[in-house]
Amino acid sequence: MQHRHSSIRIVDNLAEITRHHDRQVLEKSLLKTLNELFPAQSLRLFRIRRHDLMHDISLLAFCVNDVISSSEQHPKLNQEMADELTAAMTEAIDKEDIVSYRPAEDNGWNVIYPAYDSHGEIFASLVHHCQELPSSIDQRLVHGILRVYANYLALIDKSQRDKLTGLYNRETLDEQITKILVNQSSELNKLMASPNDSRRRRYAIKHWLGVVDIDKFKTINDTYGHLYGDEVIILVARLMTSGVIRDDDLIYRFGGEEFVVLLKAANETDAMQAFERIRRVVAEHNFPQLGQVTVSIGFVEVSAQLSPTDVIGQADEALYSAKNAGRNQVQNYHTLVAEGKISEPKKIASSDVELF
Ligand SMILES: Nc1nc2c(ncn2[C@@H]2O[C@H](COP(=O)(O)OP(=O)(O)OP(=O)(O)O)[C@@H](O)[C@H]2O)c(=O)[nH]1
Repeated sequence: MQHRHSSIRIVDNLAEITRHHDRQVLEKSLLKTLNELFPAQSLRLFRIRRHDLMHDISLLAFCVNDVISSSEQHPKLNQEMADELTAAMTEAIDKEDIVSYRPAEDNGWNVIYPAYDSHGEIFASLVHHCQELPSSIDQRLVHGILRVYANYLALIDKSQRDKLTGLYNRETLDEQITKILVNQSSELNKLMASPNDSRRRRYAIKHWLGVVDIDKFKTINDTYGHLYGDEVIILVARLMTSGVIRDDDLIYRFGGEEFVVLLKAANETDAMQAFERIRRVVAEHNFPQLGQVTVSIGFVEVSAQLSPTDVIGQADEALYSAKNAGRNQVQNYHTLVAEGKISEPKKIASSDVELF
């Protein structure tokens, strides 16, 4: 009977994990489930990216004393603990197996579970800190739940990606912009309430949206055929993701030969430089048969006062201007407005809004 109860609890928890489609919610739900099944002093989920022979490790979410949080609020580990953890994590990744050790700071245990994606690539690692070493059956259970999480994440990822380029698809873009806008509104409120300077700096990072469009693409299609056109789209996508933007910046395939880039930058100059890098990496590439292919880019700051459609619309206006000015260039919507080249959007007075 006892056995059946715990099985039901596990199935219920798995159903709860797979109820969410949002990565961050999913991460927190995974920790909540594991914490409920195996009460721990702490659970930490790390993202792992392989760069050549090195592993880039960053915290995604953690759970301490039943409280689950995202990475920003995480207290920093001291250097000795961080080194110890990194060494053990590397061992688990290399062995492709669970690794446990006694951390120097107390007499408990750290158990490390590596997680692999559908291509067998390491993508995450769970660190379970507990007083007593879990039995091998419990370790297998945690590992099994982590695999369900990895498989489910792979499914979500597939549904969010464009088949031709592997970039995020248009459907996920609106969600992402809405998320940024919602976060911005709440951050703005916190900022207003806080006279603290370091806090102000933390919220100072801005988001920028750029629409990137391949120039004269119709000619490429007409001259070399649609299939070759597709190859060019794939190559441009690859160039844009090949280290010209930061890891946490996002690229979407927006339409045929159009892409959207969402990136973080402190100010207009930094954003302009990032979009310029994208423009340059494409213009400097030697495309088979064609030689040079160029892109035009229009960008705008993602501001809490706008809707996702307005943000994309403004970047699109700047793109239109870049095309008209001769292509192979980057234009900033706000600069164009300031220079009078684009008229500022009309503010709708509340008396103009008809309510049915
Ligand atoms: N190969 C390929 N072509 C596509 C795809 N989607 C759209 N297209 C083609 O892309 C071309 C886009 O051309 P236009 O938007 O007219 O503009 P352009 O020739 O790129 O010129 P500018 O944007 O003004 O520099 C059209 O001929 C579409 O048929 C796709 O997925 N694959």
